[in-house]
Amino acid sequence: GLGLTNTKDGNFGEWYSEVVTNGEMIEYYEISGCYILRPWTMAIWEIMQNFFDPEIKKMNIKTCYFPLFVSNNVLQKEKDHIEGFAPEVAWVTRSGDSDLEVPIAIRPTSETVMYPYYSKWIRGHRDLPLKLNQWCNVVRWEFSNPTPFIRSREFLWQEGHTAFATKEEADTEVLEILELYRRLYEEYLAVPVVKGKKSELEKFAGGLYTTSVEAFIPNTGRGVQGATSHCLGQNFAKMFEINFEDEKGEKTMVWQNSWAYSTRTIGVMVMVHGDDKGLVLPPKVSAVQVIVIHVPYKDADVKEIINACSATVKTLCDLGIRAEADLRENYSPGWKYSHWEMKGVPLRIEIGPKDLANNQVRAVRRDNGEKVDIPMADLVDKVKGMLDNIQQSMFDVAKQKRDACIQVTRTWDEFVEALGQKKLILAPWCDEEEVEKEVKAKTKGEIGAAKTLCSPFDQPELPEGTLCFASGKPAKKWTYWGRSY
Ligand SMILES: O=C1CCCN[C@@H]1CCCn1cnc2ccccc2c1=O
Repeated sequence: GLGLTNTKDGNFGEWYSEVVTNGEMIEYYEISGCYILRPWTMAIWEIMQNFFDPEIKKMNIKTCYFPLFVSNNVLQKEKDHIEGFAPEVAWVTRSGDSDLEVPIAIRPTSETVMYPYYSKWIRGHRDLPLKLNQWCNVVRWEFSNPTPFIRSREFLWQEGHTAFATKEEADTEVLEILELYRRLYEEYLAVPVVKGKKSELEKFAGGLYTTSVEAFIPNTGRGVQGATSHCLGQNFAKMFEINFEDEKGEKTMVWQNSWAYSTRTIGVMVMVHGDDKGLVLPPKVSAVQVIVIHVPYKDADVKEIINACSATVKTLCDLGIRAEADLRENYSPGWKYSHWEMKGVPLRIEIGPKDLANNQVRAVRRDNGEKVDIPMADLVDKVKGMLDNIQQSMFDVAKQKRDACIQVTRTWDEFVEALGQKKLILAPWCDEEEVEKEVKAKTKGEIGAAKTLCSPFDQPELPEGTLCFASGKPAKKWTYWGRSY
């Protein structure tokens, strides 16, 4: 039948898999960890891209495209950080029935692909800043349980790679990009995120520091890294000899950033907003914002009703609202209601003989099921208002739910208890890596260990004498902890 066989609270993993499939976002593919992204997904991806790309273009970041393939020696160049990732690198070893002389890697990320050419292109300070971004796929042959959008062996992302003459310029851009990521989540996906800095242990090992937007899934009590913006310092400049002659003729290494968001964003949105009837899409990112359905009645003039539906769609489309009509004869209104609810369309408009007679339509909100009768004359204003209200309300509800999961803990016992209650933990920490490793070791279990998610830029008051929840040493910063994806 049309309905889901799993509930969100009953079996989250199965529920999620059903929702992305029945919502026609994903089709499972014959190769494990790979998924088919159907139009319902790509429409969301494109809407996000149509926000993000113009924003980075305003920052004079240009689009490029580098090859998918990475030579072995250049990949090994950044040995210190690559070793941790080596098992995830996919290799091409043959073409046709003959082996390749030297295996070629498929890009898991493009630092090593791009930076030899950054070295070639950057000579003088007039070549700076060099700011490029590419929209592409990357491959990471992970073995931990694959999850559509959240953890897949191939995914789509944008990766920005920028080089500056000074650290100040790099530091500034890191935060400008992070703000765009916050806007993507909070203004488009209606998902609340925390901006913060990763710990030394959790940061990108090849960089200087990592900032991120962190989301949280109340149902599983897991944090999820939403997007990252790294300052690489001069580490890669040193490795790849990317330097320039400054005004004084001194040879200086560039300061670099790299930053990305991926199709993981879409999975986070599904997990946060979905319910037991399927997807619930924020209007801003839904391919169809309003679906108009005719309700035929035994001897009523169905043609007149259908005409009213088509006219309603046209009126809404003419004002920039993404509206469609489902006038299929061979499906009942009830079937259509379930179908479009499963796909998460934010607003349904029903038009039957009674509505026609009263010169009104019946609007039904997907997020909270509220039904409203709207006079035809007020249609556009009311619908625009409802869509804006749905967008804001979805964010507010998600934020309220996320905030309800936040638990401040000051002792180890409180921490362990909160972890068991699937909380997003905010705790004072001494900022010592050994302590972080110990927390990981002590909380290790079937469902994963607790880790630091980020230290929020927006730090609560840390009174003198506050002690670290884990070590009892003087606390240095408030940090979010939790299990994660
Ligand atoms: O996050 C970003 C933002 C975009 C550009 N890359 C950085 C850092 C990527 C870190 N990373 C992540 N998985 C990997 C997997 C295999 C090899 C290398 C890597 C690797 O370097």
